[in-house]
Amino acid sequence: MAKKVLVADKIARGGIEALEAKGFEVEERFGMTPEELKEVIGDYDALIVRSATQVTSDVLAAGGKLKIVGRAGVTVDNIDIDAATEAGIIVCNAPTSNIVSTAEHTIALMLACARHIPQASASMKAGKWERAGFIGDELFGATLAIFGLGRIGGLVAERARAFGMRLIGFDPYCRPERAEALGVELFADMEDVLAQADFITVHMPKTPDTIGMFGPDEFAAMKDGVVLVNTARGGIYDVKALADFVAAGKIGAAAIDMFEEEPCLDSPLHGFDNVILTPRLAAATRQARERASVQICEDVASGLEGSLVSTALNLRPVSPEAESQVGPYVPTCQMMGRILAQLSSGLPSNLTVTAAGTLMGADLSLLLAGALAGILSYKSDSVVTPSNAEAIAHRHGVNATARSEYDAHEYASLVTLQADDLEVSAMISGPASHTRLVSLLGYRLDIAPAKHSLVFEYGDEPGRIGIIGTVLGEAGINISTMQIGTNDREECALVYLNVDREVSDEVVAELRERLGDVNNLWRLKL
Ligand SMILES: NC(=O)c1ccc[n+]([C@@H]2O[C@H](COP(=O)([O-])OP(=O)(O)OC[C@H]3O[C@@H](n4cnc5c(N)ncnc54)[C@H](O)[C@@H]3O)[C@@H](O)[C@H]2O)c1
Ligand SMILES: O=C(O)[C@H](O)COP(=O)(O)O
Repeated sequence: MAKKVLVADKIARGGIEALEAKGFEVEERFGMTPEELKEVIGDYDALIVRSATQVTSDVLAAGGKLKIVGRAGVTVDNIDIDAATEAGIIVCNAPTSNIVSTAEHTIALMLACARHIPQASASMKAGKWERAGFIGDELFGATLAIFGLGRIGGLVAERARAFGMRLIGFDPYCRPERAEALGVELFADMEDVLAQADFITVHMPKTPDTIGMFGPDEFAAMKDGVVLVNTARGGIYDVKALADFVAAGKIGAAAIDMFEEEPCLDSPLHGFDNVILTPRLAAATRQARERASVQICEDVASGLEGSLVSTALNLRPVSPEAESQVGPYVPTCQMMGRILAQLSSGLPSNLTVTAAGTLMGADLSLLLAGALAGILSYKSDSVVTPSNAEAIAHRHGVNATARSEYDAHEYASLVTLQADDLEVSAMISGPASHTRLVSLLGYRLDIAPAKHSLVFEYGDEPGRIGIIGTVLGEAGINISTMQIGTNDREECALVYLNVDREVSDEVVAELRERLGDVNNLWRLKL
């Protein structure tokens, strides 16, 4: 059955079409309250939201098969990330989707403030022709202070430099080399920055340090007539104090795009002509919406397919190098984990992941998490994903380790999972990164596992394959691929059969009876 994705806030079509092309069933239902969402979320494998839908702990607890929540944008205040982590649900966002739009909106607000554009437009529309009252200031030569020199702060710096502004900045976590490359003179003391700036813009996250970071003392320390812009988060400027300093004429103009409570229909700033308010529009461009939709839908698809989610917020961060080196093997490890789980009766006491060849020296923690997620998804009643697999394994007393070695035999790279005395190895081949099992329980193989398989281990005698073919044929089951595994002992054989559908208990019983002394017969579902 196709996996189901619920889109609870409107996103651009691009991502939705990509999800549908991959075979996911996408439903769009907007404007739900947390109670309404709680009622329906149990039907879905993934949820995509923007900032309007509240993804509360209750909603997450009701998401019985929910694997991933995607935020088609940057801020995730509306998602209870701790509750998601506890429930093994991945939360991801699209952190770069709207940074250019936000930087451009910041510059637009600075220019609108400096040249009184909204006020002049309103005056003309009121039937007036006033020019003297709207004399503005150039950005050229003015000093811009940027608080927060991350992604958006950096883009604002690049754009402001093109206007010929002098750039100063405050960001305790910014490396001096980055500030230098951006052409920003970095100061360690906020006071020094406040005293010099003609324009101030903030691009910081909302943290205990940044909430209320600009209050009466900071406004008093600024130059007379300063222009303030906030496209970052509500609450960084103390709005009440800001209104007082605007009223007193100390602050020349302000432009605010994000508010502590949204929608913001009234505030102490609403009455001022020289304050521009935009209703969270910094990211609202067609390009950013399209990017956010495509990026988040790609990540949601990866999460549902068991691959790495590079923008996951509740997984440990993965470097691009680690992602490109081991990323393709994460679903492989999950799949091998699922195979071992179905070959054994209980949870292993020890699990070792060994990565060889080109994987030598790589960060293997992702492979370990993938392998554990595969095993535990069959053996634990918790929802298991690579994000919570290690914690759940620890709780179940599984001792899991990963190691790498040079020798990958005849392969470029190879991963082996050993769960107590059961072992499986796989490699990845071809541009589509197909997994091929190359050994199972000590038998050499070369087969791409399918969704449904049967694995037999029996004394190697002629005629047995014929019996299997006959029984399956009589049951109307098609064999799509078959491999006979060999080992050096020769007295036993392992047969791995991919079949086109689930094999019933009756057919398995019939196979056992007709084959006689079968050592093992496993039915696998991947
Ligand atoms: N208006 C919108 O629609 C919109 C859209 C996207 C992002 N945003 C917001 O913009 C802000 C910046 O986003 P980003 O992608 O550039 O984030 P980022 O993480 O790339 O950069 C944030 C920067 O702030 C710095 N910082 C952290 N604490 C600080 C402090 N106390 N003082 C000074 N600097 C501090 C960090 O070192 C970092 O360099 C975020 O708050 C984000 O939520 C708003
Ligand atoms: O946080 C963001 O990404 C922007 O503010 C956009 O929010 P929105 O998706 O609710 O418009």
